[in-house]
Amino acid sequence: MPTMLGQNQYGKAENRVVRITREGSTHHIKDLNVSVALSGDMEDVHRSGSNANVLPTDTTKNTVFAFAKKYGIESAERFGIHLARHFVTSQEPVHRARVRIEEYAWDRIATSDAHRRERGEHSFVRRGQETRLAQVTYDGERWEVVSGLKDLTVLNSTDSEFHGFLKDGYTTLEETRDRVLATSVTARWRFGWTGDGQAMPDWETSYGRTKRHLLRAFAETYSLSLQQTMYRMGARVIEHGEEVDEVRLSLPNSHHFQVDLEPFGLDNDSADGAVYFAADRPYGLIEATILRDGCEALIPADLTNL
Ligand SMILES: O=c1[nH]c(=O)c2[nH]c(=O)[nH]c2[nH]1
Repeated sequence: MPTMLGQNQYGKAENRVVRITREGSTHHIKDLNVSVALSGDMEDVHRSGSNANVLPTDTTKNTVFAFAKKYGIESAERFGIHLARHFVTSQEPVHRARVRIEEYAWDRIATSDAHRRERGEHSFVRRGQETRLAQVTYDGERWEVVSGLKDLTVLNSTDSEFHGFLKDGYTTLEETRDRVLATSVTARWRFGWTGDGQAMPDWETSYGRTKRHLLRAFAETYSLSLQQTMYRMGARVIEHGEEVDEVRLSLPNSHHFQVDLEPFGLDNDSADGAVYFAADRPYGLIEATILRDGCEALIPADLTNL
């Protein structure tokens, strides 16, 4: 049966590119998800398998990261224009390039004046609301209230190290004195209030305060591991909220890999901003319960069961 090739396109989809620029100790972040689709003289690769007209999707990925370094990301549109023009004008068989971009906005986490003065501004929370959670249980005598949140995405562009860890024959991770630390906070906290004539907490005030302390502890802890940062987050909630007895935290370590752009003659360590590949999986998953002294752990370890 005679057949015809209809519309076709190809390229690397969902390149998660993060560019961090540094003005002294004030950092700025651009966070994009870039998908490239090329089309043109592609009869042969579909019909005979000849790749003579095929610029590899891997190359389109490298180009996205290299251009982020080379031209910066002033706006998603301008970045897309640079890329699309490059593919169409540099490769004769490529006649059309479509570049789709999602941009994620980040706001600064408010830190103390002293922290800002001494450490600068390098902590961000992704724009868009987290989801607030509440679970209330009553058995006719006692109340148990557990509040929480999920999808609170945060990032520190410096003041994070990871070294001195165990090494065995399978360890390849390099020690680092300066890395990006990013996570999406899932948290539950249990109130000491059980009824019994105790004054009921002001749930609204408590939620706002707890979220603020989670953010502040993330931003203001000079981190030697995500475990240490996590413990400070839980401890700070308990220290500043007398109504909370227990905090359970589940924190994915959202790895940001600094891209090696040496093969393209670009120094990705230079002062004018570094480009990272934000991997979505696999991720480290760091979890713990932090308790007020003498209190019992009642929040289940597996938060999917809550
Ligand atoms: O903060 C971290 N904690 C770890 O346990 C760990 N493991 C790893 O590979 N990277 C990191 N980072």
